Amino acid sequence: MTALAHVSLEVREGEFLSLLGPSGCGKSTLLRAIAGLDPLTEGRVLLHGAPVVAPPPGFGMVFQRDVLLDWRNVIDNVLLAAEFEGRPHREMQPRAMALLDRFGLAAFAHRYPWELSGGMRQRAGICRALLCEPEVILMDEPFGALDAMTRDDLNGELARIQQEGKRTVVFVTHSIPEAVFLSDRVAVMSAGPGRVVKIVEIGLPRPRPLSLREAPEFGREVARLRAIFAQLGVQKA
Ligand SMILES: Nc1ncnc2c1ncn2[C@@H]1O[C@H](COP(=O)(O)OP(=O)(O)OP(=O)(O)O)[C@@H](O)[C@H]1O
Repeated sequence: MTALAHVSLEVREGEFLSLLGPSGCGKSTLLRAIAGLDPLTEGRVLLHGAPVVAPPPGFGMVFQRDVLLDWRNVIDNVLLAAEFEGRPHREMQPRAMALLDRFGLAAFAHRYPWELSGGMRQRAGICRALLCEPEVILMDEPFGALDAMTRDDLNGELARIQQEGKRTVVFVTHSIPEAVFLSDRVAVMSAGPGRVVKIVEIGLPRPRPLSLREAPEFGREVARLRAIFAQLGVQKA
C-alpha cells in the first residue's frame, strides 16, 4: 500500500511544526521518513541540503511509547543518548541530572523504569531525547497515552523548552488543541494515501501559558482547524 504520496514539506529552523491528522493518515510514516528510519520508495528528505538516509547525529526522538531499557536505571537510560553520540557519561551526567530535575524525576534517577508511572517513563524518554541538545526533535504522539493533567503539564514544559533553545520540533498529534497550543505551524494531513493538504500558521503570541487555552483567540484557532477537517470530510481528528 502507498502510505504517503506527493508530500512536500519544508520545516523551518527553530520552528515548532505539528503533523495533525486522523488515525492512519501517515503521520508516523512521515516522521520516520524525516528521521531516516524507514527507506523511501520515492522522493527524498534533505537536511541542510544533504539527503537523510539514516538517523542524523543531532536528532532527538520521542516515540508514542517510551523505549526505556528495563535493566538500566533512569539516569542510565537518559545517558544512553550520550553513548550513541560517543560522549562520556562523566561529561554528560550533570546535564542528565539537571534535566531529570526539571521534569520532576530527580528523586527517581536511580530507580528502574518498571518502578515509574507511565507519565514518568515518558518524561524520562523526553530527557533522553534532550540530553545532547539536539538540533531537531521529532516526537510521535509523545503524550498520547498520558492522563489529561500530566499531558497539560508536559505541554507547558515542552513549550518552554522549545522557546528557550529555539529548537526545531516536528510533533505528531491527533489533538487539534494540542497542535494549536504548541505549534508555529500545523501541517494538516489526510488519508488515502497520506498527504499534507494544508499548512496553517498559528498566530498566537509566545510565550504561551496554559491559561491561553481558555482565551477566545485560542478557541478561534481550534475552530479554524476543525473547519478544515470538516471540509475534508473528517469529523474527528
Ligand atoms: N509496516 C507497515 N506495513 C504496511 N502498512 C503499514 C505499515 N506501517 C504503516 N502502514 C499503513 O500506512 C498507513 C499510515 O500509517 P501511520 O502509522 O503512518 O499512520 P498515523 O497517521 O501515524 O496513524 P496513528 O495516528 O493511528 O498512529 C496506515 O494505513 C497503516 O496501516
